[in-house]
Amino acid sequence: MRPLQSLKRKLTILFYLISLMTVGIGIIAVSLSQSLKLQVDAMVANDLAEVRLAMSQVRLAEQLQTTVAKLKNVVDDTERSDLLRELSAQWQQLLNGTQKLGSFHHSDDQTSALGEQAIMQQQMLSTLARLDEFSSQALLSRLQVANLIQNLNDMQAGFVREYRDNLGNLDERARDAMTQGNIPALNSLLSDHHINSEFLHLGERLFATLLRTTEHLPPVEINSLQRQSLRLLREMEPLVSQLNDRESADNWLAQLKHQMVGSDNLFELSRNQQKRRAVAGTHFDEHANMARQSADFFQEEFRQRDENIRNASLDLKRDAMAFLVLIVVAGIVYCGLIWLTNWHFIAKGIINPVIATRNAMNDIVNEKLDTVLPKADNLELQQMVSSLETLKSYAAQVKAISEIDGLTGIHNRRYFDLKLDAALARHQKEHIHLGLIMFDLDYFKQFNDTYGHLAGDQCLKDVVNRIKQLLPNGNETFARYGGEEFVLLVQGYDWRALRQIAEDIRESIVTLAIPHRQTPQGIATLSLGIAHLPQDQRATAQELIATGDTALYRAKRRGKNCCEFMVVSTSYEPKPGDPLI
Ligand SMILES: Nc1nc2c(ncn2[C@@H]2O[C@H](COP(=O)(O)OP(=O)(O)OP(=O)(O)O)[C@@H](O)[C@H]2O)c(=O)[nH]1
Repeated sequence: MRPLQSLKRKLTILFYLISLMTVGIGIIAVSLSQSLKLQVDAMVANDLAEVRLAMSQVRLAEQLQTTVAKLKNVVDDTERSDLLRELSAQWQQLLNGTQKLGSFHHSDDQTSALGEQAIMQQQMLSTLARLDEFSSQALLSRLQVANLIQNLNDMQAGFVREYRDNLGNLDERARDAMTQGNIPALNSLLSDHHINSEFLHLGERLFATLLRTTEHLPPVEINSLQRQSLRLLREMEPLVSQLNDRESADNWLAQLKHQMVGSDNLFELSRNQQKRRAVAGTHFDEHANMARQSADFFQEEFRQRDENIRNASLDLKRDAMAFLVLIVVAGIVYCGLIWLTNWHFIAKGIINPVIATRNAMNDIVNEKLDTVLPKADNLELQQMVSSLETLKSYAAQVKAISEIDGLTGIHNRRYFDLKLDAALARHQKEHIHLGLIMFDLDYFKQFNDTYGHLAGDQCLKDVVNRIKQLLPNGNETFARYGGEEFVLLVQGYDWRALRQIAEDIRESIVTLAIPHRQTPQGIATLSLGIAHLPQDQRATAQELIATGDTALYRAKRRGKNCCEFMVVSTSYEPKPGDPLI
């Protein structure tokens, strides 16, 4: 059997258990909320900062593309220098942003991709000096060509004006010759007009061919234009000798030839411009491509980080839900423990056993000594129950002592009175016969006087022992009523059986033959009074005892050593066969 444990110890353990549980739940709740807070902080501090940075990198890369595009078409050297500085600052800013983005915690793949971006941006920064040089040369060539073209435009305007004026003069003079009818002069003027017109036409075609170099044609076409120009120039040369103003025409052709075949002729410059433009353009394209690639890269970075934030917020939601579930489960376990404390330890372990113990104590106080004492599963209450057991045993002993006659060992009058009340109650309820036989020894004073009190005591004991042997079934109450007077209470016997019992008792004492010199018979005898309470009759205890007493008195008066029968209550109507009162 398991040894009993102290309730105090159990409650102390439970208290510590609940306290531990409370502290445990508290620690879990605090650490979970702290972890949630850290996740939120990390999201705000890292992820959101990364998203913002990736977004600003995208914008920066787009601005770089715009700057490169502007640089490609710049026509002013100051503006070119400003744009180059701006380009350098933008690449540097993009590089700084890339390095900062790399400082955040990433996967190996992301870190290596950001490293490649940084290397590429550093390369772009290192090529800026060459870009400066090439763009400067391209711009210089462009300006040179532009100057030549400007001169050419001015020349073209002067040429056209001069020869149109010439043609106008010739027209006027031809009209005068025609008016005067000077046919030879008219013919000469018409011939001059034709030559001038031809010269003007070829000159205009030549200027137009030269000016086509502004169209940024490839070198092959520039060569072709150069050949066409030279052809037109050669076609114009023979006409010079036929023109009136040969000096001016030679001058125009010399100027034009200088543009076409000199050291810095228009075609050479155009070809140079194209080459430098192409070289610078390659570098610009490289920067533009890299800027576009950076924009795409950081756009992807932005998308990934945005997705990370969305995943992190989903994780947060899941964690928050898990936190809630944990708190609810902990709350249920906590309530369960509190319920267990109340029910198992307080209600079942303390209150119920205390109530059962109190009921048992009440039973003992009310002399119900057959009450079953409660069982307790803790040390303190078990000790209480054990003490109560001892008390119950003492109470039983006291009760026995208080109900037993010390001399004869049979019940005393106190006990008899209790039993008489119970028997009357049963009689009323179940309508059974109730009989009371009162008897005492005849001439007992003389017996004491003759044989002494000790012999008198022994005589009483012998008489009691003899009568006990006669009792029909043990359900009777046999008591010493007082002095040498006894009483026997029997239930369920009619008047005949009652009389028979009384007669048997009387005879048994005669048979016992206790010597008594002072009686007529020479032996101790009994006188008996029988009181019968029929089934349908009602009476009090006093009436029943008084009737028994009267019957005994009558037996004494009749001469002793006899039985007298009486029915309780004077209003009783005897039935045929009933004994005479
Ligand atoms: N030895 C002894 N005598 C007792 C005891 N109790 C009562 N007596 C005696 O019993 C006697 C009763 O005397 P009485 O009442 O005159 O009765 P009696 O002498 O028997 O007379 P009758 O009943 O009329 O025959 C008294 O002398 C008591 O002292 C007892 O416990 N022991």
